[in-house]
Amino acid sequence: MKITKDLYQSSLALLTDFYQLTMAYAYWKSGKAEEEAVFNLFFRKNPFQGGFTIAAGLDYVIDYCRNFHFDEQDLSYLGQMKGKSGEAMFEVAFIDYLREMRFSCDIDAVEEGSVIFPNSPLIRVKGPLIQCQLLETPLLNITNFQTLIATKAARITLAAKGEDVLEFGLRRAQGIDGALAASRAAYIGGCSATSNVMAGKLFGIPVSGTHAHSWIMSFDSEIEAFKAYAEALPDNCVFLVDTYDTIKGVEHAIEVGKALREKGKEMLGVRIDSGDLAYYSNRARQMLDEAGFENAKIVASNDLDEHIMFSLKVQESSINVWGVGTKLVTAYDQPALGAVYKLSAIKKEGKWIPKVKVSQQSIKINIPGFHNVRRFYKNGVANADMIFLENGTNDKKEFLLIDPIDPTKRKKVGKDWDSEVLLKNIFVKGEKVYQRPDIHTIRENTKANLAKFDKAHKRLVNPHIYAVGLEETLYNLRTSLVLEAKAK
Ligand SMILES: Nc1ncnc2c1ncn2[C@@H]1O[C@H](COP(=O)(O)OP(=O)(O)OP(=O)(O)O)[C@@H](O)[C@H]1O
Ligand SMILES: O=P(O)(O)OC[C@H]1O[C@H](OP(=O)(O)OP(=O)(O)O)[C@H](O)[C@@H]1O
Ligand SMILES: O=C(O)c1cccnc1
Repeated sequence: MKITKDLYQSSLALLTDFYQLTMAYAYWKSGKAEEEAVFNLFFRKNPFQGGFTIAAGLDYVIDYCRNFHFDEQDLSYLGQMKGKSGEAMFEVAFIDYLREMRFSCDIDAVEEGSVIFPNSPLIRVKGPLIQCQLLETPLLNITNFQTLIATKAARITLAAKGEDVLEFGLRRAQGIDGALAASRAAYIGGCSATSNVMAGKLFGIPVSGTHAHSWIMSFDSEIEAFKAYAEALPDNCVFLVDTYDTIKGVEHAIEVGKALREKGKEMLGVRIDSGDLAYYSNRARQMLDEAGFENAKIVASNDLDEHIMFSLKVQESSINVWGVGTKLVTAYDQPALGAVYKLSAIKKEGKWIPKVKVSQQSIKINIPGFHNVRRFYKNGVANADMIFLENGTNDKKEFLLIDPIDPTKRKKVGKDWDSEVLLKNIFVKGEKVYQRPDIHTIRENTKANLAKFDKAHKRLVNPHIYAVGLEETLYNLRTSLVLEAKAK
């Protein structure tokens, strides 16, 4: 997050919606600011019509929370805000209160690179109501985007079936923050490298790149351009072969590849950026093999996404490195994840009171109480996720899971099955207790976590829905709270 801080030259406390501050003020005025509350961040639908989602962004969330404070510039900006009548929007005593505010919440969250599903908490925040509220917007901003891009990258890397995917999105990304966060999330999701040099420097992601058509066009001929490039960068020769005629381009690459070899260097491959990528990659493969360049890679780019890649695999193309930009970093077919952040309990006179927001649409009724998720495995394969009350009866022999939207969908899981709890302690009373894995470990974890799921859930189109249910006690609590609220 260093970059964001450097860019805006201040704390990031004002990176929030104004209504969070109006509520914060009103909580403070009405003496509720320090009441303890629990909020959960979750989403309602897997993106891209897919069957899974990959969590990302926690590292930024941790930095945001650790740095959470209002600096003097923030406070003077808030202090000069005026209401309609011309009077100060916020009393001086409130500005002083914000000056002293320090992050003191408990945060539990699923780790980056975890496979997650709709309705389960991704982040749980417990602490003073005013702090929980102020965190809503930044937590959603960070998590929604990085989770979305990590998921898109995971789909794209699944379509590449183990071959390298290079993220080329910087030039088409949504601004500077969008590009940097996207490069980071794309790596978490499974990309092998980025073209974004600043992301490489900031996050330690491998950086890679070929060359553009402009390089070729700056010379009188393609062969001259390849030769000059080989002279300058003999260890980085991936020749872009489609500026004039792709077949001739491959012939020129082979010629320069042979000269390189005489100097003890090896051409890494060719890149094709237009035309029928199946046809040209197969022709290029045949020509490269016949010339003794069996190890030369064929990189393809040009508006690729997981569906085109899937099709190119079906067509038995010879592409073995995939350059993907626009459709990855802009999450082209679904530009937002839509995660939400809802109050699920509040403490009154020392007792936690679970809360639900009743809605006409049952999908919008949140899950009340202080809850967590347990993932059950059967023979090493993820079988179902159980959302349960942490303070409920959790010593049953077998648990009944009930679908939160359709209560006729039910499933039983045994207490003795292998299982793991997904929300991990990140902060306790504002102190970080979580050891962050490095970005390479997170990327490996994504791969290992996805491998624990049946391929039916990973299909790009019409995936089999993975079971996520409310433990019976929690289901009953939610139902009774909804009925109570409707009777009011
Ligand atoms: N064999 C193929 N099967 C499916 N999709 C393909 C195949 N070959 C290329 N594509 C995709 O089809 C689209 C082609 O778009 P477009 O017609 O703009 O490319 P082009 O003909 O190479 O022109 P340009 O030079 O403007 O990029 C790209 O998204 C590309 O990835
Ligand atoms: O297609 P994407 O997935 O976004 O991948 C990145 C694209 O960016 C470059 O093209 P450039 O900016 O020169 O434009 P072009 O697509 O017209 O070649 C590159 O040659 C790829 O085509
Ligand atoms: O290195 C490349 O080939 C590259 C980088 C950015 C965008 N398109 C291609």
